Order: sequence, then structure tokens, then C-alpha cells
Amino acid sequence: MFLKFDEWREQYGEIMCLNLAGTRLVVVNSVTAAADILEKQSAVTSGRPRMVMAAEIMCGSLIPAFMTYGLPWRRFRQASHQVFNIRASQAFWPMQEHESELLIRGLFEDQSHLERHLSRLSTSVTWRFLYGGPAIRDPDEDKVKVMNKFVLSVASAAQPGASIVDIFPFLKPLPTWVASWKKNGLEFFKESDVYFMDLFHQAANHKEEASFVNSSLQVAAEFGIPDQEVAWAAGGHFAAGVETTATVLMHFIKAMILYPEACKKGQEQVDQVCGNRIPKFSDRDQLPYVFAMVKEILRWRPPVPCGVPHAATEDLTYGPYLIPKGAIIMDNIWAMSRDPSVFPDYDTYNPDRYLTPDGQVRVSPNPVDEVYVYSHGRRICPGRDIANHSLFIDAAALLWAFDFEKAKGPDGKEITPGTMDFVDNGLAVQPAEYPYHLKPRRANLDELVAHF
Ligand code: HEM
Repeated sequence: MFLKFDEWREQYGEIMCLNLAGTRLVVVNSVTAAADILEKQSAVTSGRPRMVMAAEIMCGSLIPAFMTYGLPWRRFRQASHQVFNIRASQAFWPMQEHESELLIRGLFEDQSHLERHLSRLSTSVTWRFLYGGPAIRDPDEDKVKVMNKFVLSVASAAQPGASIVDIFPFLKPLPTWVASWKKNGLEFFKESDVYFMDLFHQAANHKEEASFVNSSLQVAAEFGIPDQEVAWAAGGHFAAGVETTATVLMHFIKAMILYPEACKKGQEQVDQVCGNRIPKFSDRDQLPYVFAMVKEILRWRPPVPCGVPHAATEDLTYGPYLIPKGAIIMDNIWAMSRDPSVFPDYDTYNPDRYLTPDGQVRVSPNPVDEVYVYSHGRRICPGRDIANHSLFIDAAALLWAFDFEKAKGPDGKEITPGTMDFVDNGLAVQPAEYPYHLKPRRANLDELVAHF
């Protein structure tokens, strides 16, 4: 979808509209249009399209990411800001440093399953952020399997037209003895509720640990949020956060193979600052190039290229255009990342575009919006600081530990990964599997990882 939208953007410009059997789908293609429609007018563009089966029946309307704009969603965002904000999110730095060590150790011991290592990392960071507890060493652990099954089931029910009740919402009040889809959906909700409440109580019993659940509990009373809502928000946040970081790191390693000069610059800076010890957050100010590398990977391959659909809750206008109430609005992040007037030579991975001539990080070259890859307006991704911190520490650790080389085929020739090969998982878009070879850069990496 994002590639097709990009083609159409060239034809139609900064905003375009499709008619989906009567529903207007408005695609916002430029940062300037997003700043007006999704930010300035966000009081009327922060709704969500209705999802009866996935959001209302299977999740009891308890997942904030699915809620439309209104009091329950606003209350939750205000409360969770206290956990997600940049200062509070620094409480998770020791955990994120530990996870970067586990990543390097895992890849050193067995580099053949890159995707699995990154998925373990992302699962463990997201889990520990939400619930606390020790690292998840095996992504197939039972409790994680149940969570992943929940995510998959809800994602598949959220596909347009997946359930009859989303095509004909007036069927929702039917009794369960007539509507087996409703019976199954409600049973799914009951089982998931037991599971989320159990995770919630386990986390809440360890008050001393920093976690989303514990911090939310401290503010929940103030905002009048019941335990069940905190429990479901945590589960929903897992679904929202788990795939994206792993996806970005998959893109990052591919970029390191394809752009060895940028990789070398990053490694030189890391070596100068950290020498033979793995990077820490305390090195951040001295690693501006690594910072720029993270910004540039998010631009070069934004993991959620079309954003998450918004819905207009009132009529609004943009220039001469009317966007009617009920229209679905898509934030075309991919197109914004490839605007040649902002990012010349946009196809190239070039971290220098984020640096001043004396090598310091500068505000995005994009004059209107610094964080557009996390979307716009009131629904902007609340996990962006957690994600940016993970990406920074993991990218620095990878650069410190490995050289990234092209793998060789059976004929001994190097294989160059394709730059535009993707797997589209619905919202997040990963690179298709690609061959790689990781070469340890430190003679004593075996001794170092033994302490991780
Ligand atoms: C590189 C990593 C990530 C990227 C690029 C990303 C991007 C996005 C985008 C584009 C949206 C849609 C916002 C909108 O509706 O306009 C979103 C929503 C969301 N993200 Fe992230 N995300 C990332 C990581 C995370 C993490 C780590 C968490 C939590 C631990 C998280 C939690 C959420 C939640 C809860 C929402 C729904 C917000 C709402 O509807 O109010 N994200 N994210």
C-alpha cells in the first residue's frame, strides 16, 4: 500500500482521497499538510475507525490504541504520559543496557537467527518495560506465546471485512445463541481478561520494580482509572510496541551492509569513546553520529510507513478541500521521508543529513516536524522515547561488536541485499529476509560476552 500511495503522491500531490465503497480515505502526503490536518486540527482528526469485533467485542473497548477520541482515551493518554515521558523513561536505561548486552551475546554465540534474536530483544524490552521482571531469554516461553496469540488474533479480526459485524455493525446487539461470532469473541475477551489481570497482579506485587503497571497504578487513582483498564492498556501497549523496534534494527543491519562508509564512521566514534567496553547511555552526548544514524534509519525505512488510520470526528477543511466527518485519514510517513525538497538524495542512507558541519546533532532537516515517523498530533506514538532509547543503545552495541558484511553464495560471490524488498505485516513493514555475515570486531569478544 505504501508503495502505491507513493506513486499516486507524485501524480496527486500533498493530499489525495480515495472512495472505498462510500467511505472517504484521505491520504496526507506532506509534513505541511500533516501539521495542519493532524496537529492543528487534531481535536477533530484524532478519532479511530470503528472496529466492532476486534476492539469492542474481543477487547471490551479497553485498548487505548483502538479507542476513538473521547474522555476514556484522553484520560488514559494523560495518565500514561507520566510513565512514557522522556524523564520517566530513563528509569529503564539499566534494563535497556542489559538487553543490548544480551543481544550481542546472543549474536556472538549464534548469528544464524538474526530475526529471532531481534524479536527476543524487542519482546523482552517491551515486556520488562510493561511488567518488570527478569529478561525473557526464550521468545517461545509460554506466557509470551499466549501474548503473541492474542496479538495475532486481534490483528486478524481487525482486517477490513474480517467479521460480518464490521460490515453490518447493526448486528452487534444479536444474542450469542444466534451469533456464534459474538459468542467466540466474548469468550476470547473473558480468557484474555484473566490473562491480563494475572500479569497485572504479578507486576503490582513487585512495587519496588519500575514498570508501566506500577507507575500507572500510582497515577490511576488520581485519574479514576480502574485496575482492569491498566491491565488491558499494558497488553495493548505490548501489541503496539513489540514489532517496531525489531523491524528498525533489521533495517539498520541491512543499511550497515549496504553503506559501509556510514557504518565505519559510527564504529570509529564508538571506538574512540568506549574502547573495549560496550556503550552505555552515559556515552550518549559523545556519540552524536550514532544518534544521527538512528534518526536516519527511521527516515530511510520508517517501520510504520502509512501510520495508523485516524478518523475525522467532525467536518474539517484543508485549503480548498473538505474532509467530511467519518473520513479515514492516513498519515503517509513514507512519502514524507522521501520529500526531495527536505531530504535531497532521499534514497541514500546518509546520517550526515542530521549533523551540523561540526558533527553535532541538529534538529531534523525537516523544518516543520522533528518526529514525524511516530505520527502527528494527539495520537502521536507514546512509546517514542522508550523506542528511541532502545534503538540508540542497540545500534551503538552492534557497531561496537560487529562488522557487517555481505554473505557469500555457493559460488563464492558476495550477495547484495535488495534495498526495496519488504514484508508487509499490515501496519509494520519489515525488510524481507536477507543474507548477512557478522564478523566480531574485538579479539576478546568471547571473554567480554561471558560477563553479559
Ligand atoms: C521505532 C519504534 C516505534 C515506531 C516507529 C512507532 C510508531 C507509531 C505510530 C506511527 C503510531 C500511530 C500513531 C497515530 O495513531 O497516529 C503509534 C502508536 C502507538 N504506539 Fe508506537 N511506535 C514505536 C514503538 C512503540 C513502543 C516501544 C511502544 C510501547 C511500549 C509503542 C506504543 C504505541 C501505542 C500505545 C500507540 C497507540 C497510541 C494511541 O492510539 O493513542 N510504540 N506508534
